[in-house]
Amino acid sequence: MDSAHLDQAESESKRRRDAAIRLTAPGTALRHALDMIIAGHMGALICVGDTENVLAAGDDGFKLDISFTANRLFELSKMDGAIVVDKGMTQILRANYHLNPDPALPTTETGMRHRTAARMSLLTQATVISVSERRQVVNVYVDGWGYQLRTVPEIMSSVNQLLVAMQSTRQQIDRRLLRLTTLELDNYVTLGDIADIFYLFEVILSVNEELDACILQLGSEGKTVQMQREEYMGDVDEEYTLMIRDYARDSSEDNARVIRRALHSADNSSIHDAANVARLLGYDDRTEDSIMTPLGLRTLSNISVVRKGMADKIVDEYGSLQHLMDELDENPSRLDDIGVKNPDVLADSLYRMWGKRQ
Ligand SMILES: Nc1ncnc2c1ncn2[C@@H]1O[C@H](COP(=O)(O)OP(=O)(O)OP(=O)(O)O)[C@@H](O)[C@H]1O
Repeated sequence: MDSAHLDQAESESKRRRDAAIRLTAPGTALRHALDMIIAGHMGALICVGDTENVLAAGDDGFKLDISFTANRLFELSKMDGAIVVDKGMTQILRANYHLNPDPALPTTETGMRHRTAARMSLLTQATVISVSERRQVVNVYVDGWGYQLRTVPEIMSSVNQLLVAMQSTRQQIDRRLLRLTTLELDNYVTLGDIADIFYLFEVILSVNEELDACILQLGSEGKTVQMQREEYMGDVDEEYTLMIRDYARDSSEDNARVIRRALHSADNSSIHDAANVARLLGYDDRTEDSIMTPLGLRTLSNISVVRKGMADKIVDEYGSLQHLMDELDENPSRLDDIGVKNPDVLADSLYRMWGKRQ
C-alpha cells in the first residue's frame, strides 16, 4: 500500500474508533445499558453494526428483531452468548448467539469472551463490546484495537490535571510572546528564543490532543470541559502559524503547515535543538545565538486596526517589521497608500508595544 492509501486507511480507522467511543460515551443509551450490566455484576458480548458479517460468523441463538432499548439490552445480557445490534442502534437482531471467529486471528486478550470480541472486530467492521463478569470492566474493540471504558470520575481526574497543565502552559506562552514582541521590535530575537516558544506551543498542542480524547470519552458530560479548553487555547493555533511564517525562509501558509507537521512529529529534544529548528525553517547556517529577523505578521495581526489580510499586505510592502519601523516616522503616508485605515493608531500601537511611547 502506498503512503497516501496508508494515511487514508489510518484516518478511516481513527474515524471508526472515535465513532465507537462516541457510541459508548456517557449519555448514550448503550452506555446506560452497559452501566446497568456492570451494576448487576453481569457480563456481556455485544456486536454493533456490520450485522451481515457478524451473523455469518456465528450460529444458534434467538432471532429477535425487536427495537433497541437500554433495558432490553440489559435483560438480554443475562443470557449466555452474544447480542447482535444493527449499526443504527435501532434493532436487536439476535441474543444468545454463538460466535466462531477464526481462532488463527491474532489477539493478546485472555478469556474467551474478550478473545472472541477482539477477533470479531478484526473479522468484521462491527464495534464489539465485552463486559467482563469477573473484572467488571468494559472493553470496546474496533479493527482489533481495544480500549477500556473509564467512569466519568476517572476521566475527570485526568481532565483536571490536563486543564491545569494547559492553563499554566498558556500563561507561559503569553508571557514569552509578549517578550518576543519587544525583542522583535528591537531586532534582538535569537534562534534560541524561537525554539523555546515552539516547544511551548508543542506542549500545549499535546495537552490539547489528550483533552480532546477525554472530551470524546465524556460524551454529553464533556461540554463544560470543552468550553474551558477553548478558553485556554484561544488563538494559540493562529499565533503559532503566524510565528512560523514570521521566521521561515518560505513564509507561505502551505510551508507553515509542513513545518508544523514536522515540529509536531519531532521528539522533545529535537524541538529544543536550535540547529534542527533552523533547518525546518529553511536555514542551515544558524546557531542558537543567531539573530533572526521577523516579517512581523504575528505582531501586526495583534493590532486592532490591522484587519484580516492587512498584515500580509504591510509585510509585502515593507519586507519586514524592522523596515516598517524604520519608515514609520519618515513616511507615514506609505501605509495610507496600501489601504491601512488608521496609520497613526497603527504606529502608536507599535511604539507602545515597543515601550517607546506612553
Ligand atoms: N465465542 C463466543 N460466542 C458467544 N459468547 C461467548 C463466546 N465466548 C464466550 N462467550 C460468553 O462469555 C461468557 C464467559 O466466557 P469465559 O469465562 O470463557 O470468558 P472470559 O473472557 O473469561 O469472561 P469474564 O471476564 O466475563 O469472566 C460465556 O459464558 C459466554 O456467554
